[in-house]
Amino acid sequence: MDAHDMGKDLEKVLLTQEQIEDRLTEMAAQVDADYAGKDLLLVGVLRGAVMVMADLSRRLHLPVQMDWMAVSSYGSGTKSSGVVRILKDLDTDLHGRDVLIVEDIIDSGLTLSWLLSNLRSRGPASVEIAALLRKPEAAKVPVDVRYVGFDIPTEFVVGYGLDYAERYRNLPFVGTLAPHVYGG
Ligand SMILES: O=P(O)(O)OC[C@H]1O[C@H](OP(=O)(O)OP(=O)(O)O)[C@H](O)[C@@H]1O
Ligand code: HPA
Ligand SMILES: [Mg+2]
Repeated sequence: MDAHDMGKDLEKVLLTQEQIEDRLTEMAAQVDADYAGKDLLLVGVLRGAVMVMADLSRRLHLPVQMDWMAVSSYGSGTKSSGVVRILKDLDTDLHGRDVLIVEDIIDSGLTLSWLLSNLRSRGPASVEIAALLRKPEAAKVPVDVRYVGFDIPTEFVVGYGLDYAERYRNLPFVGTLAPHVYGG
């Protein structure tokens, strides 16, 4: 693969940069309203949520704190293994805190359902989820999400933080890959 020309690897653009940014502005306004007067902690899930965290948090007017967790359930492939591992834990004590988990995508739901119960066991005042993307038809477990950017079809997507084998995270939009990239 020519790492300098990601365009050749794409099949189609699902969400443009402008669509994503407009939706994040709406989501940020909701978060601002819902957490007014509260001391909100944003928890970003590395590595996929980096772009969403950066662009959502910059649209908030609330003075939030940010912390990061690294979990992995996908490895380098396109299917969830279902086994969630903590690669890096939070540095923040969640006791009594209002926590908003920031994620790029809810696919099978396995990562977030596991993370929700993990964080809820740490004594927070509240834990909610903001996810840019959700694949409703791919859900293996139900996940109660407070803020969703877009519901998308059950297709593997890349860009805006989402990777295939650690590539394409830096695309400024969300798209699908051409079959030749998967070896098709
Ligand atoms: O709903 P699920 O089926 O569990 O899938 C969603 C999770 O999978 C991806 O992360 P991944 O484990 O690939 O790590 P990454 O964020 O570093 O890419 C994505 O960023 C979500 O965290
Ligand atoms: O569609 C996806 N793309 C990239 N990473 C993912 N992790 C879960 N689903 C996806
Ligand atoms: Mg991934």
